[in-house]
Amino acid sequence: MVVAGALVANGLLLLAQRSRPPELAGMWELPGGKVEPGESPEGALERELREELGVETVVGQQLAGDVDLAGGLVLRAYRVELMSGTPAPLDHSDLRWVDARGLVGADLVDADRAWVPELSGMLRQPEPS
Ligand SMILES: Nc1nc2c([nH]c(=O)n2[C@H]2C[C@H](O)[C@@H](COP(=O)(O)OP(=O)(O)OP(=O)(O)O)O2)c(=O)[nH]1
Repeated sequence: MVVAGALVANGLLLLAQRSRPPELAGMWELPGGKVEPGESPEGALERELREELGVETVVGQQLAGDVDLAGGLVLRAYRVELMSGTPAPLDHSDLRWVDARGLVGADLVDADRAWVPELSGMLRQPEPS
């Protein structure tokens, strides 16, 4: 299983830009990674976010719908609360905080697209013009 975190603060969602593999490099994802043997999904996500972003988090509710990845892996996303630290791109090319419009316009990895409607609803909406 692969676990990914939706970190929302002040109506903005943290997206991380993949640096590898070549076919995914440059695309944006929810930070996370593979669950190791003996770990719970929540424990794995807290470890991954500590390693990749340098932050302490508490994992909350699952987003709706697990996603099947190539190779038989399953991708699951959770809401995540930031407890301490400021996210830094320790394992990614870049980080970006997006509102609903930024999320819809982001070059997301395909597997994460199903969560866009649910995530958009948690985010700041663009000002009417
Ligand atoms: N972390 C993460 N991986 C995703 C997402 N969407 C998606 O298809 N993936 C895929 C890309 C990778 O094939 C796999 C996770 O790999 P990873 O590289 O993030 O995990 P990791 O740090 O534990 O793995 P590794 O590179 O050390 O082997 O899941 C997502 O939103 N977040």
